[in-house]
Amino acid sequence: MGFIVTEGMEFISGWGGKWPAPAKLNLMLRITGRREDGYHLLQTVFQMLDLCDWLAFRPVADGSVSLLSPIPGVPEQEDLTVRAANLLKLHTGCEAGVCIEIEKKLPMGGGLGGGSSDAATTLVVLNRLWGLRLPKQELMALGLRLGADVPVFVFGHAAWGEGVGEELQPIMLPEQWFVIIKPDCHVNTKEIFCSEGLTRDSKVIKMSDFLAGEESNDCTEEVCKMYPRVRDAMNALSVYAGARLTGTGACVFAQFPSKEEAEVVFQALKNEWLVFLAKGLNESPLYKKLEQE
Ligand SMILES: C[C@@](CO)(OP(=O)(O)O)[C@H](O)COP(=O)(O)OP(=O)(O)OC[C@H]1O[C@@H](n2ccc(N)nc2=O)[C@H](O)[C@@H]1O
Ligand SMILES: Nc1ncnc2c1ncn2[C@@H]1O[C@H](COP(=O)(O)OP(=O)(O)O)[C@@H](O)[C@H]1O
Repeated sequence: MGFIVTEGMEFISGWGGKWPAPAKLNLMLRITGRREDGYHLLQTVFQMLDLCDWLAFRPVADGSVSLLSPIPGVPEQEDLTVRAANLLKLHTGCEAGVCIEIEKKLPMGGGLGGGSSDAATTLVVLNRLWGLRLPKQELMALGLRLGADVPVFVFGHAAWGEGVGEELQPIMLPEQWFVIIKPDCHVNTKEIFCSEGLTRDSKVIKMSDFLAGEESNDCTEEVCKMYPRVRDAMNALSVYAGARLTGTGACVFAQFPSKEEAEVVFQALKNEWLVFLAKGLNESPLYKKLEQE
């Protein structure tokens, strides 16, 4: 069941070839309060991974936005890539159209931010393809309307995040290797944020506290209580290294200084769990590719 990151396969010949939509991990997640609209105030650290969905964009003449093959279980018009493209059209009055192909590699509902990253890649690439020239800050604000995790992928760099995750400062982190287990359950983000027992009053800390080792995730206890398979995955990974939850789960991860050390753990777990081996990145591969265009 293991999954080693490989390059995406060639598929449709869209504009610029295929574009990466990287996963993220929350290396820490503190809930420090709640806004009047119910959204939670967070302190978090995002790092991208070299594990990506791949998207292709083919211009179409009739002004429509469509998917070549919708993701099973996600209606076409609700897909975050379609919503991102339509939002960009509405915001700018752009009359161009696009057909989008998604090569889905990231597990859904795992806290790796795949849907949000797909949306961000769509905003960034269509901004270029359609010649819209919106500044990054404006794209991030548009992205926030699609989900709290979208801005960091538009930002495109490892980040210290506050607010609901949209107040971002770049951070340089060691680019370590991660073993990530995706337990066979789908954690509902909203359900976790609504749960009574959730810690919502963590002390506000500084970036230096995180760098000194403060790496907790305030959702861990509630998620493990509500989803026993997440607890099982934490226990399985804890045999080898410190296991942490990303976002509201369901994925749990452990970090290793070298690929070799991570590989040993990956091999030990891969028969029993859906497990990924990935490298942490400070710079999003999306912007690396954009620079090459
Ligand atoms: C917790 C985080 C941390 O990175 O990640 P995930 O575990 O989802 O990846 C994110 O903030 C999730 O972002 P995202 O997955 O985009 O969530 P959204 O669609 O914006 O929100 C889903 C629901 O969660 C609640 N929500 C979300 C974010 C937040 N800061 N406070 C909240 O209370 C709201 O009830 C909202 O309706
Ligand atoms: N392009 C997309 N990829 C993944 N999920 C999508 C997409 N568009 C809409 N969704 C919806 O968003 C939900 C959350 O997806 P995802 O970002 O993968 O999880 P998470 O936020 O936990 O990392 C999915 O269960 C799905 O219903």
